[in-house]
Amino acid sequence: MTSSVLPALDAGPAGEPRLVARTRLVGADELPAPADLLAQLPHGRRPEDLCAWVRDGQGVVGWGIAGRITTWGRGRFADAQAWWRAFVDRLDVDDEVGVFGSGPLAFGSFSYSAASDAGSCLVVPRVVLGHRDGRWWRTTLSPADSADPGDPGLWQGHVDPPLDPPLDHGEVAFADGALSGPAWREVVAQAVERIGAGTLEKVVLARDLLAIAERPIDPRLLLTRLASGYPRTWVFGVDGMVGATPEMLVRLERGLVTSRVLAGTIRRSGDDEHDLALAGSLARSSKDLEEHEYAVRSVAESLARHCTSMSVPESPFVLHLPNVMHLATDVAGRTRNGDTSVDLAASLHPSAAVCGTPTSTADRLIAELEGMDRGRYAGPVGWMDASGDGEWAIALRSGAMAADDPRRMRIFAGCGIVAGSDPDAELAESEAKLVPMRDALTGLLGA
Ligand SMILES: C=C(O[C@@H]1C=C(C(=O)O)C=C[C@H]1O)C(=O)O
Repeated sequence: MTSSVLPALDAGPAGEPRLVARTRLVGADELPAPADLLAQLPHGRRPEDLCAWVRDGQGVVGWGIAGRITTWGRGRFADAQAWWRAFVDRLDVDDEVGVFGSGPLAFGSFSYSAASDAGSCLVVPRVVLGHRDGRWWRTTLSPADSADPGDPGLWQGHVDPPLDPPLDHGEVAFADGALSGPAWREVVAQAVERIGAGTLEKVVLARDLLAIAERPIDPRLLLTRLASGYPRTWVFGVDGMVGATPEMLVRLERGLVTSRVLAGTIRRSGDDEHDLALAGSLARSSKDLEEHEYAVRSVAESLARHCTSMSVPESPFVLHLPNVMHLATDVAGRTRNGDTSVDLAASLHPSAAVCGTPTSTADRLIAELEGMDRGRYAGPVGWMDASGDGEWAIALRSGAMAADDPRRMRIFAGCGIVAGSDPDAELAESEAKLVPMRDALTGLLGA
């Protein structure tokens, strides 16, 4: 089942008015380069009007809606992609920059489960501002018969410092989501039993918390805080789904595909020397290495079907984040055919990093034990260009803004459970994984 919301630029079926996507370098002449990508997101927009994808200060941000589709069910990836292809067919692309991320873009966020009530969506912003390797560019979408829209209402891209800093939402209270911490711990214990009984090898169980703020939450504030506290993660905002994920499901650029697989986690102590010792014990932990191996295998097997050559490192490295450390493996390959980044994401999802092994058994156990709809948490989130190249991460360390109440948000965290898992340790790990969103909401992560 699919439905498309009538887009602001009157993008109807094929044959409707054509649009021009103009990409120009910023930083010359009348448009001096801004200092901070996220600070350019305009004030006063609804969360669904803002798109962001930033890592280490680089990436793309967008606002305004030139087109948008919501999809559901098993066909959610294919339907979204078919819609984007038809949209691109109506575009005259005038891209003077020609880098990864220039030209017209669609940002997207897909539900974890085909059975989810939460729609998956693609959003095509009217304005995109990009920054990579010292270059800044701007892409605007406008009706073909109009002049280049230097429209000040749409473009505030050279204001530094920004005129409209993000709004503060005041105090935040947290409440249990589907399960309380202790109830979730029991569910983990049940999963360990099932694994012990030989039903499956690994399952990833997640939990949620409800955050309630005094005033409406401005996604720009969360994005800015996450980017300052977690610069090595991909900080994203798509249609009210906001987070800072360390896990790249798939990146496709001119046939080169890469994926960063994470699984196996240890909390940081706050003491650098002790953390180094912890990193060493993580790299030697047979429980974590086993959990990691399942995740790498699931990604490598899926990618192998799409690639002519692949490189899968034999052992993982330890990725250090401010709150936790993970076992990490970067897989790379060359694609065989015309697969787009969304085709690859659809094929890789759900990897054993967020589901388990075997996939179908783990998926059923998740539905039975978690007691919640994950929505778009743990689903692919990212962007793609007109050719289908793009980046899709897994929406972890994230939260979903409530569509009907801008003061509310559901935040999520999950843990891979294997035979050797200890429910108390998993509960503590889930708390550590909630830290980025909690701190972004409470302001502990200063902007
Ligand atoms: C499911 C999450 O994280 C995943 C689970 C991990 C683990 O169990 O060690 C590590 C990284 C992610 O693949 C999450 O952060 O919510």
